Amino acid sequence: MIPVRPIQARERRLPHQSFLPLSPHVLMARRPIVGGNWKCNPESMAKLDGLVENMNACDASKCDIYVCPSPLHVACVCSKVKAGINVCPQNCNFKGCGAYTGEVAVEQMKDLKIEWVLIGHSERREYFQESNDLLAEKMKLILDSGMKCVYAIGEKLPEREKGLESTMAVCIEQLEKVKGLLDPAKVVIAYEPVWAIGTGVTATAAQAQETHAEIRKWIAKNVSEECAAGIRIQYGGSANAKNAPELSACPDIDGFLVGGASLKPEFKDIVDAISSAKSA
Ligand SMILES: O=C(CO)COP(=O)(O)O
Repeated sequence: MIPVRPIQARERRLPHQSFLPLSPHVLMARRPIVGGNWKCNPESMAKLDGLVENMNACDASKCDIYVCPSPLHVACVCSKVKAGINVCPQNCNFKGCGAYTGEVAVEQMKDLKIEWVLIGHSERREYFQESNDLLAEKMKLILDSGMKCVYAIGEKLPEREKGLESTMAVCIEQLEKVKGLLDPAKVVIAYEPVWAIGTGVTATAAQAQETHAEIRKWIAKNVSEECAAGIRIQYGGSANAKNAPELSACPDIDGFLVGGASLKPEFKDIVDAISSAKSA
């Protein structure tokens, strides 16, 4: 089912900056979604409990929340998170179980009642040479197995410096091969400009909003208006408790994929920021 929240009559009259008309057909509010990507952290089991505590402190009543632990910690975190916090591995094998040394298969995730998988993170693309073809294969496998997928995209600094057109050229290239798989009920896009990841340099709210709106526009044209209106797009890249309120106020930002700040208690404040912005 597409995650929707009821539309208040008042919302229909708000000046909406999104390019899409608020026709009854697309009048579907997107439930906020925030993920915490712990990457290859923490270094010890002893520190895991503190991070799980940060997650369990979050209010999941108005927001979907997921956490991406490192593969070794996934099963343990599954047993420790409260109801409403989803565990979302950071990657999956491109095939099922079998002779794939070092990999984790979607069947093994499903066996742990895991529903979400993150793929396409820029660190996977950069350090592990994951191509758009491979990622399309992974997404198909995830969706075919009945699971849901967070798909990360984003440009590097030289492309951003050249402007929106070259930024979008990268995003489009990363979306092209999966466009036939995009489904608001099953896929979330995480727009993470690489230059903003782990740098402390966040995209401005205007930059993030403009890019999210362009991504939605491209989906409207190349998939469908319904898909564009319903699909959730998270922002990632030095998101924190301080910048989350302003970013949350942007109409096309539906949540965050958080790295560094997901290792801190402030993760909860990011969840609160988007939850209150979208239910205001
Ligand atoms: O890569 C990210 C989340 O996947 C973002 O990382 P930071 O929040 O540390 O910039």
